Amino acid sequence: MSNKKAVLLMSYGTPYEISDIMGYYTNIRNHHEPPKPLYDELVSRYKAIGGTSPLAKISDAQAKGLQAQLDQEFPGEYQVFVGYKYIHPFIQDAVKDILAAGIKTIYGIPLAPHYSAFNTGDYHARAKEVLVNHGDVTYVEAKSWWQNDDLIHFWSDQLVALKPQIDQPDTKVILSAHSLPMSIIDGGDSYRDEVEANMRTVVKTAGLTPDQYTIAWQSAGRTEQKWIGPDFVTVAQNLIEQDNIKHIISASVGFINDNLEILYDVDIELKQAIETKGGKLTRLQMPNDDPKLISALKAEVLKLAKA
Ligand SMILES: CC1=C(CCC(=O)O)c2cc3nc(cc4[nH]c(cc5[nH]c(cc1n2)c(C)c5CCC(=O)O)c(CCC(=O)O)c4C)C(CCC(=O)O)=C3C
Ligand SMILES: [Fe+2]
Repeated sequence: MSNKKAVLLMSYGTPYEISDIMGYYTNIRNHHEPPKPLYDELVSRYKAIGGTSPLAKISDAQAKGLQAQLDQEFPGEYQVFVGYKYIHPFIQDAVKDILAAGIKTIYGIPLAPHYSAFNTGDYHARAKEVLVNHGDVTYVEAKSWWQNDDLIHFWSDQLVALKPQIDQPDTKVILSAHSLPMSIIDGGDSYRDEVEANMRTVVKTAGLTPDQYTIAWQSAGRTEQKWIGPDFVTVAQNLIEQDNIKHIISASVGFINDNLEILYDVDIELKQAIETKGGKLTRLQMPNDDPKLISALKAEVLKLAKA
């Protein structure tokens, strides 16, 4: 029995090496192996960003940063664990480690600030399935935390710093987030509404006027289904071709980390699409292990501890 509380940080996870990609992708596809062309295409995207994504190291740094901030303020009270949905250490294994340590209170926080039953809701479900026969363990979950002031300011401060450029008539900010199949949104999922509310809060905090920004979606799957749109590549190219825009400022507020969707979909794909049309791309920095992000996570832990 321990008075310690566990903080469980949960995310998608990323392959550690190329040889992990098949198992990882199979898990994402609900335990169905991907067809060879899809697999090859994913491998080529990871290879294009250097073989693997920095995401695993960043998640570790976030966990260490949070542990350090909590230890400083509440010595010995918290232990931070990390669990992934699609690769080891799995969320379920992290919860088993927490139980083995004799910890009776768990604060579950997704490393993704917008709630989606499909995504972050499922992280919590995976954690709780391990606790079914552990009535003495309390699991408290963070739903959305994009409203956190430090996180909002992480984005709005960068926009304010770019204000002289944003005020130029040939410049436009594109705010983006990962798309989802429309069938999920039509089923009542709050993800799109949360993301758009987040984007509006960021631009309002930065003092942007409505003509200075637009909202778009990125990284939609290559499937027949309808996904949330418009896609940011199309939006960027239309701005350049039809609206005399020369400079696009990309803010992927849907994510908190440098990952495949940033380093490939923005830094390679979007950039090339913009440059092909004669435009120029500036991408805002991602929070990663910035002190503002760590403070946001700590604030979330303290909120759950008070609840
Ligand atoms: C909403 C959302 C987020 C944001 C919220 C959050 O951050 O949690 C997110 C994040 C991420 N998604 C990631 C990786 C992948 N997602 C895929 C596929 C899919 N994602 C989806 C949704 C999301 N995904 C969906 C609806 C699919 C279709 C799959 C299906 O249901 O059939 C695929 C398969 C190939 C492909 O389609 O590209 C991969 C490799 C990585 C890690 C990247 C790295 O390694 O750096 C991260 C952070
Ligand atoms: Fe994904």
